[in-house]
Amino acid sequence: MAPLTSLSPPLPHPSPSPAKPRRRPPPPPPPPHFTPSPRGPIRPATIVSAASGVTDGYHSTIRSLNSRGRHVPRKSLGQNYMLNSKVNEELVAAAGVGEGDVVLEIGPGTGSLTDALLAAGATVFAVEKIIEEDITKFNVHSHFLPFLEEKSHHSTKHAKVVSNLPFNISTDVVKLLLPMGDVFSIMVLLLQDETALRLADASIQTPEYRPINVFVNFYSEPEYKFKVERTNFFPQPKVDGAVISFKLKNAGEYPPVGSHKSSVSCQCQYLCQCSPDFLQWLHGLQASVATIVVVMRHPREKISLSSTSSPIKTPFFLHGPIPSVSVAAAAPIDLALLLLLPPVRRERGGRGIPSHPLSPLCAALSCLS
Ligand SMILES: C[S@@+](CC[C@H](N)C(=O)[O-])C[C@H]1O[C@@H](n2cnc3c(N)ncnc32)[C@H](O)[C@@H]1O
Repeated sequence: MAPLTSLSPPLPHPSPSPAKPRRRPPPPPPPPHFTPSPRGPIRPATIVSAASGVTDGYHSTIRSLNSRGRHVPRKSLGQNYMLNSKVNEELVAAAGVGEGDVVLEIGPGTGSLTDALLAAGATVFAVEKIIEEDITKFNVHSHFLPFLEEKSHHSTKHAKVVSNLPFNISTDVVKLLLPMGDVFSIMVLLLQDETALRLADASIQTPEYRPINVFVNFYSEPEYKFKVERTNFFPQPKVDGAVISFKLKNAGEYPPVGSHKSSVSCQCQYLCQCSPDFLQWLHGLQASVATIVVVMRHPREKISLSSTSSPIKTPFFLHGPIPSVSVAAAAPIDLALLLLLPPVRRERGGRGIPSHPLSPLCAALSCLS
């Protein structure tokens, strides 16, 4: 792993010599400004105006890439480099990075964002795939914590995560780092706009609400910040980007979530409604379900449930708020809702589980199947 304390980010290795010489993509035109997203119910908290440092970031990134001979950005690694230094500065500002902060940067690439972090006074710990470091296999506690403890000047000893992330690993990174409120206080990511909008959506009333939203809202407070147009990247991706921040909750801020093979207790704040045909729907589902833990709702008391291989007979449910549900789980636990399912036959074009008006619960079932 690569702790960086000076302006010397890791550089991409030249690609291995291909059979036919690859042509380097022509340098792109300087990027225009990036703008807030016009989409969805989420409004950007910050609107970034005209970029004074556009040409600086543009020229230094192109120079850096050109200096690497035949380096051709690799699509499989999401190597869409940032050309606009103003975007980097806004990423740093969104995370509130300042003197003495310790930052985990994922994918420093040419180092343009690293420069901005260092300029803000941070100590940066970078993880870059092209020098054999893969964030999805990264062990934060054994590799990063000792570094944080050594470098942190704050008594709280919380680090920050800032990254212009390869779009294809964004969900993996979110799943890996969000439950680490004991290590990180905030995570600010530049992601695909579509993904950022989806992750920041906190409303279970929308059809877009997915299991990942349950996860994100359980462990953090997400906020869509601003849109970054695709023209700010080189090579230019087919989609726009956006910056999203996740304020991580400390473990004390959410109900205890047991790790593997344990009992857990969790707030059912995301299961807020139930329709009369839900039970019927669930019975229909059992034909293809070997093991299922059902989270039930009850107005007054905690309900203990366990996994069962027999069809569910327990009638359930309810109206009104549920204080909590505890579940005894016999299998690894991924999520607060703890619904365990074997693979369910996927319908063509479907999500594996028939849709139902109780969409958050359906989503959770789908997530854990
Ligand atoms: C979108 S580029 C960002 C580069 C640079 N930070 C910038 O803003 O221009 C993503 C970077 O992440 C690196 N990367 C891709 N997959 C990775 C992984 N699994 N772990 C760590 N880094 C990865 C790529 O090599 C690339 O340098």
